Parts: sequence; structure tokens; C-alpha cells
Amino acid sequence: MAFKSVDRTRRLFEILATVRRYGLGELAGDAAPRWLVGAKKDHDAPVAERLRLALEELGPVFIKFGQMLSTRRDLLPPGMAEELSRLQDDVPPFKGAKARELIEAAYGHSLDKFFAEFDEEPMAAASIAQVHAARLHPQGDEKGEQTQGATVVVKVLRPDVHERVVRDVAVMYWLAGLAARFHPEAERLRPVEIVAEYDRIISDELDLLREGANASQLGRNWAGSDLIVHPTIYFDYSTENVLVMEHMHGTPIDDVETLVAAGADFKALAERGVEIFFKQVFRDNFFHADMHPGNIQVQLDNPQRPRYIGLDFGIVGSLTPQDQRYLAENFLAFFNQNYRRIAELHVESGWMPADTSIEDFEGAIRTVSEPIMNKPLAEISFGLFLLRLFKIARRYNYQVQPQLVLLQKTVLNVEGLGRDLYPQLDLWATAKPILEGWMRNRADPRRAAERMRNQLPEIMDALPTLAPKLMAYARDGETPGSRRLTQSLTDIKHELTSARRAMRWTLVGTGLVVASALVFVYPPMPHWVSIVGGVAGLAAWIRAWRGSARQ
Ligand SMILES: Nc1ncnc2c1ncn2[C@@H]1O[C@H](COP(=O)(O)OP(=O)(O)OP(=O)(O)O)[C@@H](O)[C@H]1O
Repeated sequence: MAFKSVDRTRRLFEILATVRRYGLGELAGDAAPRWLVGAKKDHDAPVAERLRLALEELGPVFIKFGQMLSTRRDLLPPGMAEELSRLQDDVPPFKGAKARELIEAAYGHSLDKFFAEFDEEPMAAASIAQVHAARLHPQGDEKGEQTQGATVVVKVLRPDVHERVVRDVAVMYWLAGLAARFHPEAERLRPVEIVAEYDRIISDELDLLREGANASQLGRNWAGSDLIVHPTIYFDYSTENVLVMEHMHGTPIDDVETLVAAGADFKALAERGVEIFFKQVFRDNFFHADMHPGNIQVQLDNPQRPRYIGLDFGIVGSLTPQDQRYLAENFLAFFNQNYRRIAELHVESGWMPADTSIEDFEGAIRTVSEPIMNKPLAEISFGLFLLRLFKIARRYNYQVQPQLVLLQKTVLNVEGLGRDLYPQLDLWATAKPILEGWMRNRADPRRAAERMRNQLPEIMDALPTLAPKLMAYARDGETPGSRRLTQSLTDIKHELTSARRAMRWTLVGTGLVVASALVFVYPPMPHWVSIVGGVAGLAAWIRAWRGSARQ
């Protein structure tokens, strides 16, 4: 424990020293003294570039953080996102012997027990993990004959990566906490939330079994498709630190030369990419959210119908049914340039407060959408539309859920990849039938019945407690709770009426007694008048007393 805090404190000093060396004080506003964080005056390069260099120097956890930040254009000053997207994680590989040692520690057995061959030279090395080629032992087939073992890749987490992530993220939380208290723009930037989002993403990436499960889910969703294939996961050989999967053989999507030489149809390639993405989001509600070129390969057996290979399943997304509908309706309304519909949708569905001015909101949406729509089809960007829509929605107090932000970033990536392949790509032509099909499906009574059927177990569970309530309601037109409330209100009403009546009789009685006493003392009137008055006053008092005693 003590060791951990010494380690974190040392890391904090390292970070502060780097921040100071690159003169990043200006990013802290007035939140930190210049002597601590360094000033701009000693540097010629723009602050965005100095930030990128500092993050690269701080290592993989900070590099990945910067890469994530680069997709938050809504938070960053102009030019910063471009600079951060240049962040490179050129992490040197670790030794093959070390990988062997880590795998054996994870299995608790010698590596040879599981693999017939293991290539100690890594195929690829990244910030979190390293990938090695291997071959499993031959399995006997049904006739008992030995076949060659399957070729696989083994992904191994870097040594100490857990500890490094935990340490660096702890320091990030600490710095974000300070920024949240003292940075002049803390409310807009929400530093602690940004770190929390990163923490979620990177923690997920540290569990390779989770990645394996994502891959097998995607494999199932796309079984038999000629659009995309996914590697089979060997769960019996996989642990949290080691993932073993089928070795896929394809051409990296950014190896344009090979794609051209093989005669790949680039239009089909781009359109199929968009189709896969929209089907993942709307048909399956399970999308690959780390779509960078390194994770995408292509099989060119039929170059006119190129088939994708999906790799690296550390980051996936899925939306709530409400967010899914939000997205579909907004895309459709955006492409029909029906900005009023977008504004109405936000209020009708409760995403925005009911008192939001539809006219104002519609105007704001028009302002951000028209410049995007006024471009040739090949330049219209869904991702940019979403980015800007979320920005104004936040201004109107709509809390955009992190999964929607993840989706918006993925849309930008998919569009970018598609247009790199085929610049005239008309995204809408591919997306529209998928969206419309999805909307039709939702409205289909058979689908509604199916959704009901899926919810049947929960309904059946709730039925025993729900049934008596419903029957009471049907019988009395009210629930037991509301009946109790109605009864109490009626009682209170009675009590108030009786109290008012008693008060009236008390006043009358008092008036009569006082008047009788006066008549008795100043006798222009005969005594019998004051005696009658006194008796009447007493009678009124008795009446008031009996009325209040009855309650
Ligand atoms: N099943 C596979 N078959 C063939 N090659 C693979 C397979 N899995 C991974 N690779 C190769 O290894 C590289 C790194 O794998 P992966 O992207 O999963 O690692 P990573 O640590 O998440 O990397 P990054 O953080 O850069 O995305 C891939 O770009 C690909 O070239």
C-alpha cells in the first residue's frame, strides 16, 4: 500500500516535470502556479504540438488517453484534435521469451503442452498487448486420424501493464480533481468525467476474456455472411491475460497497392463497410467501436465482392432502445432536412425539458445542419452532424450518453475509411434502406408481439403482486393507496366543517352571555331578558362542546 503511494507520488513528480519541460502551464489557465507547470515563453512550438510530445514521452497510458481526447473536438481548442490524432504509440516489443514466461504463468503449465509451435518473434506490438503466431497441437478427427493443428495468434498483455494503468489512471484522477476545482473552464470540460470514461475504456481492454467474448458475439451475429468474418476464439486456451484466436489471412485495408493489384472493387468495398456498420448498430445493436485501419483486413477471393475481416474487439458499443430510436429518427429527419421534427423529437421523447422552445432549438439545429447538407452527397458527414447536434443538445441540457458519443466517433471513423477507399461514397444511399427497414420493423405488429414475448418472463414475475392491485382498481376504480388517501382527505374535510361549526356556536354563546351580563348590570331592560339570554348562551356553548367532542 505504502509502496503504491510512493510509486504514484514519484509518477506525479515525473508528470509535473514533463509538463514543466514542455511549458504546458497555459493549458492549466490560472489553476496552477507557473513555477510548477512551466510557462510558454521558453518554447517556439505551438501548445498542441508540445502537448503531443509530452504525452508521447509519458508513455502508452497517456498516449491512449491523448488518442481518446483527439476525438472530442467539442472540448478541444481549434487545431488540438488534429495534433493529438497524430499521436503514435511506437512501443518497442518485449522479448519473445518474456511472452512465453507470461503465457506459462497464466496457464500454470509449460507452453509446449498447449502449442506445437510458438513464434517468439512478435507479429505486432501495441501499447497494451503483443501478438505472436502459433500452432495448436493436432487434434484427432472423427476417424481418429491426426490432422495438422490450427494456426492461431496469441495475444499477450504487456508485463506490468495492469500496474502501470492503475498507477497512471490514479494520478490522472488526482489531476482531474484539481482541475475540476480550480480550472476556470472546469464546468464545461468536466475533467473527472473524461478520466472516468477513459478508465472504463482502458480497464475493459485489460481483460482479454472480455475481448474474446465480444469477438464470439460478433462472429455469431455475422455467421454465414459474405460481408465480414471474425476469428474463432479458443476459449479453452484463453485467460484474462492471454487470448488465443484463429489466425486470419487478409490484406490490410490501408495496403492500397495490394488491393489495386488484386482488382478489388473499391466502391463495393466502401459501401460494404458502411453496410456492416449500420447493420451492427441497427440490426444487431452491437458495434465494433475501434475501427482504425490496423484492425481491418480484407479477403479478396472474389475482388468484386470483397469480404472484411474484423480484428481487435477491445472496444464495442451498444445503445439503449431509446438511444437507438433517437439516432434513427434524427438521421432520417436530418436527411429530409426536417429540422422541426428533430426539435420536436427531442422534446416529445423527454430527452429535453418540456419547456424547451421548439422554435429556438429548431433554429439552432438548422444553423449546424445546413452547412453540412449544402455539400455534394459525397461530402455529407453523419459524424459531423451528430457531433454538432450533441453540442447544441448539451447546451439545452440534454445529457448525451457515453455510448452515443462512442457511436458518433465510430461514425466519423467509418466515414473516413469509406471515403479514403472511394471518395464519391454516398453514405445515405447505403444507410437509408437499413434505417427505414429498421423503423418499419419496429412498427410491425409481429415484431411488437415478439418484443412482448421476450418481456413475458418479467411480466409473469410481476403478475402475482400486480394482479390484486389491478383487481382492486377494476373493482373500485382506484388503488388501495389512492383509496386510503381519499379516505383521509374526506376525514380532514369533515373535521374542518365540524370545527368551523363549533367555533360559530362558541362565538354565539359567548356573545349572548356577555350581552346578558351587560343587560343585567345596566338595567334599562327587565331581568328576565338577561336570564333568557344567559340560558341561550349556555345552550350555545353546550352545543359547541358536544359538536367538537363527537369528532
Ligand atoms: N486473429 C488475427 N489474425 C491475424 N492477425 C491478427 C489477428 N489478431 C491480431 N492480428 C494482428 O495483430 C495486430 C495487433 O492486434 P490487435 O489490434 O488486436 O492488438 P492491440 O494491442 O489491440 O493493438 P492496437 O491497440 O494498436 O489496436 C493487428 O493489427 C493484426 O495485424
